[in-house]
Amino acid sequence: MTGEEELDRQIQARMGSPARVSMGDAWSWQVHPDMESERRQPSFDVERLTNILDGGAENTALRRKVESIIHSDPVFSLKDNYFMSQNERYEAGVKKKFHLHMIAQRLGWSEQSREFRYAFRALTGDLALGLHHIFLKSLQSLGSEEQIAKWAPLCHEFRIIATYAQTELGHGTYLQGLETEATYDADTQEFVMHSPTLTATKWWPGDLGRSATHALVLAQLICSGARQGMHAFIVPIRSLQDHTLLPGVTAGDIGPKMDFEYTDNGFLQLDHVRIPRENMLSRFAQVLPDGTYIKLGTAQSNYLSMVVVRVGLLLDEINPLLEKACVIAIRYSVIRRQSRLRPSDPEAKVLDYQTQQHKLFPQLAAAYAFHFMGTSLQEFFQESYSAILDRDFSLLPELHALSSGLKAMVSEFCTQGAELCRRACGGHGYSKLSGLPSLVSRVTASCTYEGENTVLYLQVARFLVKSYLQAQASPGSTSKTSLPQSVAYLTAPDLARCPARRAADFLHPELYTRAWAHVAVRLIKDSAHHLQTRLQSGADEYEAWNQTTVIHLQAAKAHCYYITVKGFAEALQKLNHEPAIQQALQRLCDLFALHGILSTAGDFLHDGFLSGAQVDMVRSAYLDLLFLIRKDAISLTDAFDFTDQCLNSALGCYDGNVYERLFYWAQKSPTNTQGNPAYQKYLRPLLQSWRSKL
Ligand SMILES: CCCCCCCCCCCCC/C=C/C(=O)SCCNC(=O)CCNC(=O)[C@H](O)C(C)(C)COP(=O)(O)OP(=O)(O)OC[C@H]1O[C@@H](n2cnc3c(N)ncnc32)[C@H](O)[C@@H]1OP(=O)(O)O
Ligand SMILES: Cc1cc2nc3c(=O)[nH]c(=O)nc-3n(C[C@H](O)[C@H](O)[C@H](O)COP(=O)(O)OP(=O)(O)OC[C@H]3O[C@@H](n4cnc5c(N)ncnc54)[C@H](O)[C@@H]3O)c2cc1C
Repeated sequence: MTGEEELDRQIQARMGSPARVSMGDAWSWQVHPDMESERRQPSFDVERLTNILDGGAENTALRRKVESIIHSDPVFSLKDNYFMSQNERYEAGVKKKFHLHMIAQRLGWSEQSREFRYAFRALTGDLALGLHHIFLKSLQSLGSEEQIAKWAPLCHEFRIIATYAQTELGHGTYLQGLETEATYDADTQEFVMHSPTLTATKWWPGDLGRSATHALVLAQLICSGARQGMHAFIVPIRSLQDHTLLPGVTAGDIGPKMDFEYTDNGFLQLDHVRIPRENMLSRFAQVLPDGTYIKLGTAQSNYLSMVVVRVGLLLDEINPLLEKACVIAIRYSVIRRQSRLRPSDPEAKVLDYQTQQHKLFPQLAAAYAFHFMGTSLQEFFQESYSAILDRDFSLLPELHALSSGLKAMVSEFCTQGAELCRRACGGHGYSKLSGLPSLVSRVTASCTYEGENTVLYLQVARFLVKSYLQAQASPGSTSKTSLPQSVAYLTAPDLARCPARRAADFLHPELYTRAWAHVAVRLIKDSAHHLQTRLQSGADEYEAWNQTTVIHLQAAKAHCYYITVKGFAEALQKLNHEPAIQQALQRLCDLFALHGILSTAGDFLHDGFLSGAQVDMVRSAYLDLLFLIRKDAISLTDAFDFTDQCLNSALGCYDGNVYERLFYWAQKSPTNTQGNPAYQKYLRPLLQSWRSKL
């Protein structure tokens, strides 16, 4: 059998049966009986749910084909990751990216193809040059057609390596405060790129420290003496011949970080570096040869690439980290036995403890909620993006608010959720070999990059206050009827009291969606009124805003929760041709909504919308759901269909052979195989220094 035939056989084997025993260890061909019993009578077809999550059976097949290609190639092995230094991880990340590019070229996968997304997923994002991808997205949103035609092929073919250099030492959030200057020189038709101060140093851009040859530098445009705000410029920084820094460029790595070791996040200083006029991305603004500035978009048009990237990262980067944490922790929890439920029973699987379910199932529910919400955000993005590129900005404020709010919410919940999953695995969750610490440290970054979360929530709040004031416009006015769809509920009839009479009433999506709408509207109203009160008491608009931001934050979070509950419930309504799957997911949707109510019960009790007795009903419905979800827990995690290689976890493999794998992986640790120089140098002298006295 040729290598290719063998590969085909493996692919067929994986596609034909859902068996995912794939680590190649001797024991992995036998599924642990405690895991097997979990899968014996699934209440729904797991494969069908996987197809739904993938957006169709063809996508599942394609994804598995890509995974087989990746996992059958030793270069892509993640096995040694937990034992590598920062330098080694960087080199391995670049090696994998290089190798992936070779395969992609051979098989015709472009950087933006589904195949590439699936390869990224299979490699758990453990690749250098991720910012090259973000550069491409920025080029496509901010560049003119000619600029895209020139630069995109250079990127695709890796004739250049590019990064997105926006954040500076002194400013990340406040883009109007960026200090890097791009001054137009009409005599030479060039921009002079300059970092005038230490704080103007670009700081953080990925792939900048040691890899990139080009940077998309976001700088203040100065044209005929006038400052025109932040614009994007393509600046060559390293020689394409020998990779040395070009004249006027100072760059390097910013040093050790909490994670992202395979990425060389870097710094960049520019000392009067000249670039041609054509290197300013000019979809939304142009500088004519004589220095005339022509604005084609709005003041925030050059912020568009952040919207694009925020939307993309939700499903490709952030939510999968929580999904994986859930898979690992829930699988481990059916193998781990600790204590007894009754003295006469055998030791119980820890997942049978209600408190363990209470830790893990809300995280699983959130991961599903964000999957469906992320998918519907993608759809809205597809609808609006081409119009925005054609300079129709009518849907941009809503897209900006939705993408900011969901980026903030998803990253916040995924970070908390992954950490809860880690702790739910007890001591073994603290071992890197569990895979959980890396998931936690990696997802934590998402609360900061692409917009710090508080700042993003405040952008949502700004949109909500505006929409609320618009909703207050006199009845029948046109502005009232044209509220963006995601805030149309601000004008919908509201209930003063929740009509629920028993716990089961809280299992109606209509009821809990209205409850969330009620709380969100109340908090939005409250924040707008506080703002008004501050203004009336003499504060100027900026002071008044700052004095109400804690309330705005609360309102923005409630709005995002409402949007997610509503989006999840609507997505499930469309699954009525799959009643068993619909039922299993409906329980997760109910749990997500009710867990949120219980976590912020004060907001629901505040104006008497819920009574204390009704909160008790919510709790009782919630506890019943934990019990019902328990029997589907493994199937629901299997449906994400992560391969064992991609989970790279001693605790989370499909076969459940946790202890064998943990023991075996620890043996392979270099600390156990490379001798102990500290013994010769210190321990022996220490031990022997006492000998004479014994
Ligand atoms: C499949 C493969 C995948 C591979 C992927 C690779 C994976 C790699 C892993 C992750 C790598 C991480 C990479 C990270 C990169 C970065 O972090 S890049 C840097 C990102 N930086 C930010 O996000 C900065 C955040 N700051 C801002 O967004 C803005 O400055 C601000 C907070 C919005 C404030 O700006 P300001 O100019 O002060 O605006 P305001 O006065 O507040 O608002 C004015 C109006 O502008 C509207 N607005 C603001 N932003 C936008 C926008 N983006 N789009 C549209 N409109 C916007 C705002 O709503 C206001 O409108 P009005 O109310 O109508 O006035
Ligand atoms: C792993 C990682 C990768 C990154 N990659 C890149 C990259 O490739 N390219 C790039 O350009 N950048 C990158 N960044 C930088 C990142 O985008 C910024 O760090 C981020 O936008 C936050 O900005 P900041 O660091 O200035 O935080 P700050 O804005 O200084 O935040 C500090 C605190 O101030 C608060 N704050 C700030 N402004 C306000 C306000 N107006 N109202 C209320 N509170 C406020 C924040 O809430 C926060 O609590 C990366 C960062 C990380 C961690």
